[in-house]
Parts: sequence; C-alpha cells; structure tokens
Amino acid sequence: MSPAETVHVPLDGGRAYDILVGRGLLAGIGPRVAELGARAVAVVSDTTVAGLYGEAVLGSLREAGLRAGLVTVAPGEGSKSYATLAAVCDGLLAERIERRDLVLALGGGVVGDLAGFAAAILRRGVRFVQAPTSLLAQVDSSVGGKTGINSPHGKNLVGAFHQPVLVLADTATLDSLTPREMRAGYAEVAKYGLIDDPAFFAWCEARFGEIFAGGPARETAVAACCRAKAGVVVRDEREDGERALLNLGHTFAHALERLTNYDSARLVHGEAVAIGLALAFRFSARLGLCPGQEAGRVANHLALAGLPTTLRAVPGGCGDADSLLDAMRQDKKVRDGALTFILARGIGRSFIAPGIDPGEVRAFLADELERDPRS
Ligand SMILES: NC(=O)c1ccc[n+]([C@@H]2O[C@H](COP(=O)([O-])OP(=O)(O)OC[C@H]3O[C@@H](n4cnc5c(N)ncnc54)[C@H](O)[C@@H]3O)[C@@H](O)[C@H]2O)c1
Ligand SMILES: O=C(O)C(=O)C[C@@H](O)[C@H](O)[C@H](O)COP(=O)(O)O
Ligand SMILES: [Zn+2]
Repeated sequence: MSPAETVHVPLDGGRAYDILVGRGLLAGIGPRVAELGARAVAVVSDTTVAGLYGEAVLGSLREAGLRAGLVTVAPGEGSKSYATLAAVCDGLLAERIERRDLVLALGGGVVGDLAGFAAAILRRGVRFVQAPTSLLAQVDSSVGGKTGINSPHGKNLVGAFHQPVLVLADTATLDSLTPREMRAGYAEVAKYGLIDDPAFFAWCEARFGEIFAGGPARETAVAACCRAKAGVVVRDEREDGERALLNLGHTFAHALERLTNYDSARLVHGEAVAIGLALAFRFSARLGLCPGQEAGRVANHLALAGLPTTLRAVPGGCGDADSLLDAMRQDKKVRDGALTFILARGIGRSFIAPGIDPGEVRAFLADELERDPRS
C-alpha cells in the first residue's frame, strides 16, 4: 500500500526521516521496517492496541524475515512512570534487542513517549520506529523526538530528545479509537491553527466533522499537522526558541494533568490541552493582548468539538489557584524561576512571553475557578 502523503523531516547528521500517512499502511509495515536494516524488532504497545493490531504487525514483521517480539504495558497515562519504564527496558533486554536492532512503538502518545525514551537509554541508544494509532499521536507526539515519562513533580520531567527513524501513521487505525480519544487528539490539531495558521483553523472549523468521521479530510489534517510540526522541529529541534510555540496551552494543561494524578479516567492530555488553549486565549485577552472575541471563538469551537474549556469541567476538581501556580513552577519553560507562557495576539498569532507576573496568573486562575463550565 503506498502512502497517501509523505512528509520528510530533513534533520542533519543522518537523522532525516519520513512520516508516511495513509489508510491501511500497517499491513505493509514489515517490508518498510526490514529496509531499515535491523535483524530483530521489539514492538512496544499497550494491551488495548496490542489486542487490536499486535498480531497483524508481528505477522508482517516476521513475514519480512525479522525476529519480532512484543512488550506490553497497561493503557493510560499512568504507564509513563519510572516503574513501567524499568519493565519496558527489561522487556527489551529479554527480547535481546541489540544496538543495530529496532524498537517499534505501536500505540498512542503514551506508548510513543515511553518506548521512545526506553530506546534512547537502552544500551545507550537504539533506533526506534513510531507507528502511532491515536489521532493525537499521528498529528503530534510521533513527530519531533520528544520522549519521556512523568514524575510526581510534573509532566514529562524525565526524558530525552531521540528522533524516530520512521513514522508510519495508518489512519484506518483511528476507526477503532473511542470518541473521547478522537476528540482529545483533535485539541492538538486545532492547536496548529491557533499557533500560526489562521486559515488552517478556519478549515478545521468547517471540516472537523469529516476528520472525526474519516475520509480524505482526516489524511489532509494529519499530513498538514505533521508538515507544520516537522518545519518547527527542523528549525529548532531542542526548543531553544520557536519550538516552545508547540507548547501553546500546555503550561496550564500539564499542571492540570499533575493535579489529577495523571489519571486518564479523569482527564487525558488532549482534554487538558483543550482547557489550556481556552485559558491561554482568555489570559491573553485579560492582559489586553488579544480581542476577547477571538478568545470566545477559540473556546466555542473547542466546545463544539465536544472538548472541555474551563477549569471546573475537570472531573473531581483540579485544586485551587495556589496549587495550580505551584505545579506551573515546574514547567520546563521556566527560566531563572520566572514563568514563560505561550500567549496570542489573535488566532494564528501566538508568541513566547517570558517573565509573566505570577500574581497576574494567580488572579486569573482564581477567576477562572469561578467560571461556569457551560460558559
Ligand atoms: N512527544 C511529544 O511530542 C508529545 C506530543 C503530544 C502529546 N504527547 C504525549 O502523548 C500522550 C497522550 O497520547 P494519546 O492521547 O495518544 O494517549 P494514549 O497513548 O493513552 O492513547 C489513548 C487511548 O487510546 C487507546 N488507543 C490508542 N490507539 C487506539 C486505536 N487505534 N484503537 C483503539 N484504542 C486506541 C489507548 O489504548 C489509550 O487507552 C501524553 O502522555 C502526552 O504527554 C507527547
Ligand atoms: O513537540 C513539542 O515540542 C510539543 O510541545 C508538543 C506538545 O503537544 C507535547 O505535549 C509535548 O510533549 C510537550 O512537551 P514538553 O516539553 O512541554 O513536555
Ligand atoms: Zn501536547
């Protein structure tokens, strides 16, 4: 099966790779991985995804002459932990994955971040392939080489930059995603428009239903997001500058994920991002940077897509303003103790705002905690 779209990521030092996007690509994953020159492959997946696609992937790899084994973890954000990382590393060693072999992450962003980090540290670094199966992973987490796990101190605080050697996004796998996980992934799709592409945001407003339903708009959206992210990553791989824009909404989102104990039953990353995007725009409006009408348009669209947009929409609550502010102090964009936010002058006009006054943030959060979740 030939891909509907190929996005090239032209990193230097022999680290360039392709992102293949199309329906049905998993069936042909074996020959594509065999071309990479490994002898053995360890597929890392969660039990849900392994149950759906594990046998087909292992079969395709074996048919292509590769030795292939499977390492599984429990589904959900809780697996981005020290304990699961240790279990995955030992599972890969038990599979006798050597330095020239491959790790293949088959699953959503949790599996991709976890397996990618295990690959980064196993025998001091083995190559890995991303086969993302959630919308979020296809449009965001499988691209760009950020890998890692969570700490009780904060989200993604332990990790490494480790680029995949291939990304293979089979958009047909999204047909088995739950509606909740599809909506969550959509928050990161909308994010690309909000960062710097107002025309893409307007396209999303008009076509988001088709992305959810499947069909050509889905591949178009996945490839557009991958193209946008690849461009940023090539210009600023290690987030010395521009890449921080991809963090729009995430200072709020990561604090919420920590305060809900990374409990996917309460809040998943994409839902936290949706709340974070709405907050980033409302905070920008409060600071007089962005018209309130634009902030309203953002929240309305996310709500129309079935996403939460307020702090009080977090099931079980998310703590008070001080707890939220305290969680934000561990954000990786903090410089010399000062908070950095990604703010916006309007839709598609985001920018990096260092040195934000914590008092302003605290007052904003206190007001937001009073906001009706239906508003
Ligand atoms: N590295 C990065 O650049 C980056 C970018 C964005 C997000 N992330 C991380 O990604 C994670 C979130 O990823 P996610 O939203 O994919 O969550 P996830 O990996 O937990 O997957 C969501 C759920 O969907 C299930 N699932 C996945 N694919 C499926 C399919 N095809 N059919 C049926 N069920 C399927 C999984 O079992 C899981 O229960 C977070 O940890 C976030 O921090 C990383
Ligand atoms: O790739 C990036 O850079 C991003 O910021 C993408 C985000 O959507 C993603 O959630 C990422 O994991 C956040 O990175 P972090 O450095 O804030 O942990
Ligand atoms: Zn994200």
